Amino acid sequence: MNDKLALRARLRATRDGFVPAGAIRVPDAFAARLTPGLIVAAYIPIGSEADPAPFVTVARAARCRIALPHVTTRAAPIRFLAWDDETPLEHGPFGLRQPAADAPELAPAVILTPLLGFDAAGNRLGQGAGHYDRAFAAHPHAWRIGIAWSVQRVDRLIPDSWDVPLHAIATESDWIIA
Ligand SMILES: Nc1nc2c(c(=O)[nH]1)N(C=O)[C@@H](CNc1ccc(C(=O)N[C@@H](CCC(=O)O)C(=O)O)cc1)CN2
Ligand SMILES: Nc1ncnc2c1ncn2[C@@H]1O[C@H](COP(=O)(O)OP(=O)(O)OP(=O)(O)O)[C@@H](O)[C@H]1O
Repeated sequence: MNDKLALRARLRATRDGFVPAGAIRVPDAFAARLTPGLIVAAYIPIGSEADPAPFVTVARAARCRIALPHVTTRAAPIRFLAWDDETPLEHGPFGLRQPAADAPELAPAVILTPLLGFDAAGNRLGQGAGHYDRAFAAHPHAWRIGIAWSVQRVDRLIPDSWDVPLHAIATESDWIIA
């Protein structure tokens, strides 16, 4: 546990200090999967997180529906709520911007996932609240894509029993299939 805390601190510092050469690249493999009405969960970045906005642009152009995570507390599971791009977002905990609590709840087919660290096998280190671990368990058939800067890659993360690996990770330089 202490190891995870130290690794989170180190990866946050690395991410804060990174000056990306460009935005996260959207691979052809992503666009190829999109169909009208498909539900794609994105997120609004906080701090130095990589921004999935290029994926959202491609998904909206393919007439997908976009959802965003809605958080109430650290302990409560997140829900994915519709984001139509016209209704203003509200301020939530942890400096997050999110849809109003009464926006329609959607079951995502694709989950664009924020993270602190990842490895080539798709293991992921998150904020430590288990929000995405629980979301992956609740939506086991979703396509789990990590969105990250290349410097967030580590050699190997030791997964916990509840960890569900990512299928792929997109960075500013690579598309890594786990
Ligand atoms: N942009 C974004 N949205 C997200 C997440 C995320 O990691 N990033 N989440 C992922 O689960 C969920 C929110 N859960 C969170 C749980 C804990 C903390 C947290 O402890 N934040 C630190 C500071 C983080 C930073 O600066 O990078 C803090 O408040 O001290 C943040 C979000 C859903 N939405
Ligand atoms: N499917 C689940 N159901 C209930 N609790 C879970 C589940 N998955 C993980 N948790 C709990 O979430 C907590 C945090 O897990 P962990 O440290 O792996 O978070 P993380 O993967 O780094 O962060 P996150 O998923 O929030 O981005 C753990 O205490 C774990 O017991």
